[in-house]
Amino acid sequence: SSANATRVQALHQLINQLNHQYYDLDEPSVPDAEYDRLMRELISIETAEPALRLLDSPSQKVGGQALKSFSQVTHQVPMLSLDNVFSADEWQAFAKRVKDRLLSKSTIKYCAEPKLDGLAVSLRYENGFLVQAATRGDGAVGENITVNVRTIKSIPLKLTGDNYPDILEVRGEVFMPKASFNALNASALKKGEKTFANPRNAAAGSLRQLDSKVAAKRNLAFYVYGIGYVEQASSQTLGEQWLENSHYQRLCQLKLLGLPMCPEVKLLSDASEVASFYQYIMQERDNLSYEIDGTVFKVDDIALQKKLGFVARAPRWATAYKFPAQEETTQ
Ligand SMILES: NC(=O)n1nc(-c2ccco2)nc1N
Repeated sequence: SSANATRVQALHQLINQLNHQYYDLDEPSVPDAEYDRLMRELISIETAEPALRLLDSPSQKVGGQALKSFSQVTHQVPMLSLDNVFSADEWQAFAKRVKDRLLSKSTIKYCAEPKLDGLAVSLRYENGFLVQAATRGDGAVGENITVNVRTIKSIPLKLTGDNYPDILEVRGEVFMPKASFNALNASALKKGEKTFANPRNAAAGSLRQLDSKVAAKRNLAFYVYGIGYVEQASSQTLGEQWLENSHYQRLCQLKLLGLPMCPEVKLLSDASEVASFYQYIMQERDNLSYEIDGTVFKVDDIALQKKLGFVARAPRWATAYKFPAQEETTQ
């Protein structure tokens, strides 16, 4: 009924505002009982009239029916895993290979990011709505964990504004903040339930819950760190930021769409700043609200990434041994 449709809109606004007050400002403005009453009213209208249950309804954040198993998702753009370096020398060797491969004379800008110790996931937004979330899996095929990811408070069910492509896949890390991890283990101990060894296991265990109501209570968080598949109708015009040839600028664009971005991410003007960023993050590590296991440095220029990406995809086990270039025969 139109009365229900109007009421649903009012409840969306009210509950979203209360969520903002509670989760972002940490200053709840109504007692939990009042919040629960509003949520129950919204869920009952949506149950009575499923057409009124919108993809970005706040009711979707509290989880729904438990699943029996997760379906599989094939990543249109494979989810890469990262090679590691463990010393300044190994870093130098990496940076040298990059420079040599790019035959570049100019300095190469790097985007520096803390390496979050959680679970890599891919989020798929269609017309701005979160329609699918999947684990990395083996990089090509992952598990469909959409119902659990939708309960993560910092992940928008609907992107902000309209400056986004028809289809946008983003990659990022789902993690459990240290405080949530300590609280979860403390309460598990009290209830004689199993505790988790570390926040990474706790995040993985929470995302693998077949009952999304359990996942909804795990206070998981998310930071975006990359882009996967993008598709846009040629007619649609996107803001210039989407055409930016900079990984860092694209992350900032994703932040404008409502996707959380790690506040420590920094654009370095050249490789000489890498060591100081690495030292800075190492000394800050214990003060961060989330666990990390290092730092990540990415060539910021997208065009250069594509070039390097090509070489990286070449088999490491084979090489062509070519004859010297022949003089062009003049016909
Ligand atoms: N774990 C983490 O924080 N990651 N992981 C990547 C990544 C993985 C593949 C490409 O980029 N980037 C960041 N910040």
